Amino acid sequence: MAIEVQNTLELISNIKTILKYEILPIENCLSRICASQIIATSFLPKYNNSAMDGYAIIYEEKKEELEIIDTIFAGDNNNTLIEKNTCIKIMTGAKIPENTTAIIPKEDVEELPNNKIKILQNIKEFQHIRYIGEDIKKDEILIEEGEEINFSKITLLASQGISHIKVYQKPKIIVFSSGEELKLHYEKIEDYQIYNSNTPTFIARAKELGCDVTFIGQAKDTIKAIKELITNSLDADLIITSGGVSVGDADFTKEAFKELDFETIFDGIKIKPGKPTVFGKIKNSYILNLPGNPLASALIFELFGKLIIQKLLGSKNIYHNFIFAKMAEDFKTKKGRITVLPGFFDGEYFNISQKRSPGMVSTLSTSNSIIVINDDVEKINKNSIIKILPINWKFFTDNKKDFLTYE
Ligand SMILES: Nc1nc2c(c(=O)[nH]1)N[C@H]1C(S)=C(S)[C@@H](COP(=O)(O)OP(=O)(O)OC[C@H]3O[C@@H](n4cnc5c(N)ncnc54)[C@H](O)[C@@H]3O)O[C@H]1N2
Ligand code: MOO
Repeated sequence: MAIEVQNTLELISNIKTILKYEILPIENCLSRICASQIIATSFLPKYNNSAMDGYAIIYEEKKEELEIIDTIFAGDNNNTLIEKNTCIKIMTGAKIPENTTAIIPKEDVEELPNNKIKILQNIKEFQHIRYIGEDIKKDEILIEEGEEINFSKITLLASQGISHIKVYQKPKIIVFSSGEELKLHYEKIEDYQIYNSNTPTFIARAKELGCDVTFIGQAKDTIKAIKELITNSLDADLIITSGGVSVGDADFTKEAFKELDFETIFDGIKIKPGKPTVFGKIKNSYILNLPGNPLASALIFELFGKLIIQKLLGSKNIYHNFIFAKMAEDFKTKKGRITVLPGFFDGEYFNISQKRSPGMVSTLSTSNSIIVINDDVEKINKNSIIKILPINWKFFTDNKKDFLTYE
């Protein structure tokens, strides 16, 4: 029996996962999930240093002519102190003398012929000093367990001299398809046959989402053939298949599951499209059987499959986030079932795709987000505020926009 969308989300957020970890050099950790909390081992900056090329002075002496008594470069271990009516020439990033109370940029002083300087500008006490720990404090949490490693986490790790970290292993995903009418894109087809577009879609999408993906072929429409592919996949964390679950005479996937002691987590979701979605488990492998209809299966994957993958990756972010947008046009629908609608968000307005019949394949290539409308909605007015769920975002556009923020 089909279950409510909220229950589906709840069941997915509660699935038990056996997460395995490995130690990797940080350069190889992009898109991986951190498997332990990372604590800062040192202060950043490690010592008080200069933010400018210039002169370290004692603030009270700003009006005096100051003799240059030393020069400190970044990386020098120089412990000279500033003496009365003197200054020390200093480079950006260099450790400042302990008694420095201001740094004067080079361009704000007049260099006098007698190895002295005169300050030309009004200055503030403590200006241009970068203090120890103002960026990162020793022992502060840098990365939480379950956070994704991206370029900015690599910045943190490298700045601390952390070369290797513990990350979760990529979940192993196995994809296969059933449906004898389907042929792979590199096969020759007859006019009455169909290319299998779902399988390459899931392979690509699971890879994009950070999984280790294996394709093991296409089952013939017999229980035996489907069982063989499933048995061959039981080392996977997740098996993704599509098709063969509705009520047609050639829909054998469910029968095959039954014979392999499939534990059902849910069988059917009260959603449009994609109702005949099945999720369950055989031994330690989860199985997501998506509807055969290409758009239905891709949308269900975005809404639910992606969250299953977030769990299997070890991510702590296992819920959808959304962005408020405005509806581009009036929209009317039949109430009764929660509905997923693909479309395009241009930065302000969301345009529902005109092509959205569940069997279509072209829709998502021109969509960048989805909206999920409640079962009691009959109309959404133009300009009303809606919640969009991004699909796969690199947010650029082919039309030049003024992206500056004004008052
Ligand atoms: N009498 C009923 N018929 C159908 C019902 C129903 O409730 N009663 N539900 C419809 C809905 S909704 C869906 S969705 C489909 C689900 O069917 P299956 O998941 O069993 O999938 P198939 O029957 O194998 O195929 C459906 C459709 O999708 C195409 N397909 C399948 N696999 C792929 C693939 N890998 N790549 C591209 N296209 C694929 C297939 O050719 C069919 O056109 O059932 C409805 N029928
Ligand atoms: O609900 Mo089916 O999954 O429309 O395409």
